[in-house]
Amino acid sequence: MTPHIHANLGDFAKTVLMPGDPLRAKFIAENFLSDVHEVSHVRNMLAYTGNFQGKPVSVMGSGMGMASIGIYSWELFTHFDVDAIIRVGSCGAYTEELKLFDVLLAESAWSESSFANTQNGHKDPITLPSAALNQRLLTTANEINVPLYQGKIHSSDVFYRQEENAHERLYREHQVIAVEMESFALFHNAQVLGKQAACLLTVSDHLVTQQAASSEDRERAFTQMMQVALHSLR
Ligand SMILES: O=P(O)(O)O[C@H]1O[C@H](CO)[C@@H](O)[C@H]1O
Ligand SMILES: O=c1cc[nH]c(=O)[nH]1
Repeated sequence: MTPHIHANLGDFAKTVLMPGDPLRAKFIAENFLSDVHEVSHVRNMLAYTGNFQGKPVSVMGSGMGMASIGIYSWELFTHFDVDAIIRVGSCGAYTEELKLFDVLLAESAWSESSFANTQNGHKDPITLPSAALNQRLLTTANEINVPLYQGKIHSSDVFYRQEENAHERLYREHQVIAVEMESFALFHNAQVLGKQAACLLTVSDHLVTQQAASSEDRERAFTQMMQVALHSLR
């Protein structure tokens, strides 16, 4: 048991899927897993463990932002014997190369965040996912015919910026193709603890075209991303 997760050792599977939204965690548990049960609900950050095609897997919300996923991923890795966390999130596209509902796999996460520097003095503004886990996700996506876009993503501490069209500058200066708010910290924690992390994202907003997914579309489109994460367990 930790301050933020009330569960016992053994309650979590070795791999945890982590959407930001705890209700998306509930949706995944109810729609994709069998023999599923809730393992923690502290602060309503719902967590479940079940099976996907006979393979044990857990799913838990991370909350929004690096401070939040920093806490949950650290506790899962250090107290619950979790080996791998696959973030399954939404993102905003910075380039017209990406279309609404495209699924992408983060090759790296660039950030202005002080998270890694504060955590252990890591000064590089880029953190990396596990190469082996990324390869497994790519192979799986290929097997189940889900096109995966790959690139460097922007992990931002700020959703509402004062600067107008900041995405144009960020894309030009840092070659970041989409924005989300957690992966930089997740990758950092995994690296520090010798664990595995990866991030799959679905484009829910387009900062260039101003398109945004409806709630029904989000549910349908997110299914592809979940299938890649879940089938990669095999
Ligand atoms: O859909 P999730 O996984 O929450 O991810 C994205 O959505 C939230 C912002 O709306 C941030 O958490 C961002 O990273
Ligand atoms: O962080 C995020 C996530 C989705 N859409 C955005 O515009 N930003």
